[in-house]
Amino acid sequence: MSAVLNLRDVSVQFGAHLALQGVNVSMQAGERVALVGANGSGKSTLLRVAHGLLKVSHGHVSVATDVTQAMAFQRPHMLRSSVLRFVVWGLWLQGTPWRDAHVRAMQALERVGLQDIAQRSARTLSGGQQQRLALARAWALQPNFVLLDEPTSSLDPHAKREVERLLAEWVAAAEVSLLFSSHNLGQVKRLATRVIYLEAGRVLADLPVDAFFNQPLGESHPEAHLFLKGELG
Ligand SMILES: Nc1ncnc2c1ncn2[C@@H]1O[C@H](COP(=O)(O)OP(=O)(O)OP(=O)(O)O)[C@@H](O)[C@H]1O
Repeated sequence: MSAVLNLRDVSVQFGAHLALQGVNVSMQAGERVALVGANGSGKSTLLRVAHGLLKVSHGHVSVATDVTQAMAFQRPHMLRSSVLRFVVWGLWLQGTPWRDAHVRAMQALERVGLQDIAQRSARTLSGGQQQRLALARAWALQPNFVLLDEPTSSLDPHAKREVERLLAEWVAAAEVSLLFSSHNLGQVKRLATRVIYLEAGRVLADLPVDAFFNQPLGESHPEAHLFLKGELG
C-alpha cells in the first residue's frame, strides 16, 4: 500500500491560536479515516490542509502524485447558478471540455437523485438537497481521494440516512480513500476503517475503528474515552 497523504509535525496558527499542533498523520490508499472531536478541535482545519486550501505554519504535507482529490464542504457555498451548472463548473475547472462536463454532471445528478431539478437555482435547494449536490459535484470529478467535512450535519434523520447510503455505495463501488469529519459516531462506525480523535489541535488517539469503539480507552486515551462516553451517553 502507498501513502496518499502524509502530514509530518504539522501546526496551523491563526493569530495567537494554534488550530493544529504537531500533527502526524499518514493515510494509505483505500483507508477510510474519520476525524472526531469536539467543536473547534481542528477537524476542518486538518481537512483544509489535506486539500491544499490552507498553508501550514510549521511542518510538511505531501499528497501522492497519482491522487485526484475532491472535497465537499460542511456548508457548501451555493453559487448563483443552476444545480447543473454547479456541478459542470467543478468539472470545467478541472479541465473537462464543456460538452463532456454536461454529460458527466447529469450522470452525477442522477446518482444522487437530483436530475429532475437540474435547472433549478442551487440556492433554492433544501439543506439535504444541497448536501447531495455537494456530493454530486465531488463525485463527478471521479476522485480517488475524497474529503468530506461533516457530510450529514444539520440534516433530518431521513436525509442523513439517504446521504450516508450514497456515501457507502460510493466507497464500496470505487477504490477511493476517504477522509471525513463527523459528530455522528454511528456513522463513523459504519463508514470508517480508522478513527483519529483530535483535541485542541492535537491527535490524541489514532486507532482502527474497532479498537476505538471496543477497547477500554480509559487508561490509554483518557480524553477520547470521556468524549466517547459523553457522545454516547
Ligand atoms: N480562518 C480562521 N481564523 C481564525 N481562527 C480559525 C480559523 N479557522 C479556524 N479557526 C479556529 O481554529 C480552531 C479549529 O477550528 P476547526 O474549524 O478546524 O474545528 P472543528 O473541529 O472542525 O470544529 P467543528 O466541529 O465546530 O466544525 C477553532 O478554535 C477555530 O475557531
